[in-house]
Amino acid sequence: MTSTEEDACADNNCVLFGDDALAVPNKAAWKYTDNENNAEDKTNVGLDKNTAQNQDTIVIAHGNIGYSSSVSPSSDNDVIRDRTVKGNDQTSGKVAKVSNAYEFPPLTRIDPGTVGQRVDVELEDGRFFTRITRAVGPPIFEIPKFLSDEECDHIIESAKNNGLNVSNLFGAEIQDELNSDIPLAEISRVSEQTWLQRSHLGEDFLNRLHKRLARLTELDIGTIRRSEHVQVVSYVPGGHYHAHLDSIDRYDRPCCFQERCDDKALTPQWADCCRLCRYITVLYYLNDAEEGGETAFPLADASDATLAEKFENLEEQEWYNLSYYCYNSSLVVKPVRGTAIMWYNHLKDEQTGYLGKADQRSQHGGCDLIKGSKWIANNWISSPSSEDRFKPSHFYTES
Ligand SMILES: O=C(O)CCC(=O)C(=O)O
Ligand SMILES: [Fe+2]
Repeated sequence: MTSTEEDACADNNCVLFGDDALAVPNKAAWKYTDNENNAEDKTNVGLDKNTAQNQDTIVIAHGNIGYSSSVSPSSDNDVIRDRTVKGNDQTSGKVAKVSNAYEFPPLTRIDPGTVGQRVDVELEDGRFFTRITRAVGPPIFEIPKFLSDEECDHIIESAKNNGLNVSNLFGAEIQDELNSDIPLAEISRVSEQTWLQRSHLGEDFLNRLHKRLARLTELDIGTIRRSEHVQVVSYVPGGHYHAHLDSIDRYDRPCCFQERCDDKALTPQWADCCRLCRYITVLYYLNDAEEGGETAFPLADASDATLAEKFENLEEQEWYNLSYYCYNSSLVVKPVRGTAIMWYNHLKDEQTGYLGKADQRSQHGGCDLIKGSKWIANNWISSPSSEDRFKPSHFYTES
């Protein structure tokens, strides 16, 4: 082995394999799990140099030198996602998964300029859309005609076909509250919702939407694809969603949206133990609400002093109760079919370039619908913190 190869291994980009140094990009990100989902301490996992080109046979080197085993996929279905391969570990005989996760690139953030600023952006080749700044802290943009009438109808129809359920809030039994004599205005969320995956919306539809979103957010297409599925929400008169954050800092949770929690006992309320890490919300209005149903941002562009005041004696102020205080909000957006609004739920961590703290000024919600119906869809763009940037996304599973 040459000293160059030794140097290459020293910077963590290769695996010593006998006398050979195998080039392994992002070696730290390789992970080996057996069929019982135990992560094993086989840190030297890499591509077989003979098959490195097509990346479908994985070599597991047990220690720096010595023996190896390989995991080869038995069918195309065993190449799962994010360069994960499932197959038989020829040494242990176990079914194993070996993955070198996708690496999320650092975040971009669009400069909002000043309130009212209009910028024409080419979101499809030759097709320009207007991006209007509605707030700067956090940046909140409105994009009229982001979806065509046909696209809005397609999303509504897909949601109806899939069936909607009473929207829940983690930790709150909304259905019990709806069955009780608590006034509707005191219930934080009154709506129905469903999740639409690739199979519901269709491959072509989603690919086109993802490309438009990548251009709108100026994030790479991989980040968009690895984000959450589309959530459709429907309100009838009296329906609303009091002000909330779409994503919160929960540093007791060990990871961002990307991995599932294996220990359900520790997380009785949640299917996942990761926090949500929704960097951006893109909300689409799928129809015109006849009356009411605005989206309100009570703290948009609030000064530091106002922000501090708003959280003093919260129970007395109740600004978050949009059934009562919708029109006290600093920004109120009227639902217009096809319009998208987009905002940042988190700051960007300037040191790492990845997800920073949740931004309280992104508090928002849906005001009471007075007349007609209101259909919206949420497209949450998930992004990891710097430590989580190599982890595969558990939303990127469906082919
Ligand atoms: O209905 C709206 O306008 C807001 C909905 C919302 O904030 C949500 O679904 O998270
Ligand atoms: Fe929300």
